[in-house]
Amino acid sequence: MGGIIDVIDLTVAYDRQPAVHHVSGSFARGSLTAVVGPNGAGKSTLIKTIVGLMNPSTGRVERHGLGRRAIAYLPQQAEIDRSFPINVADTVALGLWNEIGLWGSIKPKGWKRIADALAHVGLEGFGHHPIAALSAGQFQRVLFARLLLQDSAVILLDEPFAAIDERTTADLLAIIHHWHEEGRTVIAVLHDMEQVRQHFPQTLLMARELIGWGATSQVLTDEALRRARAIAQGWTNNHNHATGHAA
Ligand SMILES: Nc1ncnc2c1ncn2[C@@H]1O[C@H](COP(=O)(O)OP(=O)(O)OP(=O)(O)O)[C@@H](O)[C@H]1O
Repeated sequence: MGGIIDVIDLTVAYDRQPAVHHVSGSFARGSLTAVVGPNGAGKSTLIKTIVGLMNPSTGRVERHGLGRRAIAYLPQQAEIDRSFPINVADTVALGLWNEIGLWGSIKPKGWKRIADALAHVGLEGFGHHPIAALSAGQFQRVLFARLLLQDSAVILLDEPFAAIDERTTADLLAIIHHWHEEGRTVIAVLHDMEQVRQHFPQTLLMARELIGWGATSQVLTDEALRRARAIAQGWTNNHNHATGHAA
């Protein structure tokens, strides 16, 4: 199909219930794409399958030889355990893991890059703070600093602005635009349609099945959003019918 990542008739299921259903399409190299759809539409499942954290039931994801290092992934904050006693600098340092390996040590140059990345996200001097003491917005900045060090060709973000304040969102959107200008491929799961219209040229709209994938202005029509909601509701009703739960 000719993208940097191609999704080919992809179905991914939990306990035989498909969360992603026969989705096909391509992420063009250097594209900036929002993945949108109602709750339970399969967005996170699609992202995890692209990263390689979940396996397709049928179909496949073609990564064209991109190695682990080439794909960076930011999970939803809710999936990250912040009780671990680690400080900000060491968290960002994990972004160098691909370069230095498990047992390698970070050279002064590496620590300088970590400090620079923290300054870039507006957290200069925060290196020694424990991550448990940060606000949600500050922690998201730390995770973006880590992505900066990872230096990956493809960056996947799962709801990067959920429960994040406006100021932080604006700063992190600027970093996403910068990645786009550098020619990286960025894919983000988002819920705010205005934000998508303003900042994301491409949109993938799904309700387990694909509703639309292309230029945001063409995909995000009222009609398509209504269709996505109706189809998602249909899946829920079917599931409840099959399991005997009330809708
Ligand atoms: N670990 C799991 N085990 C069983 N079912 C799951 C699991 N994770 C997700 N699902 C189901 O798969 C479907 C798709 O979930 P997914 O998280 O991919 O959707 P989403 O579009 O990211 O939703 P949201 O916008 O609410 O985050 C949902 O019906 C969900 O309940």
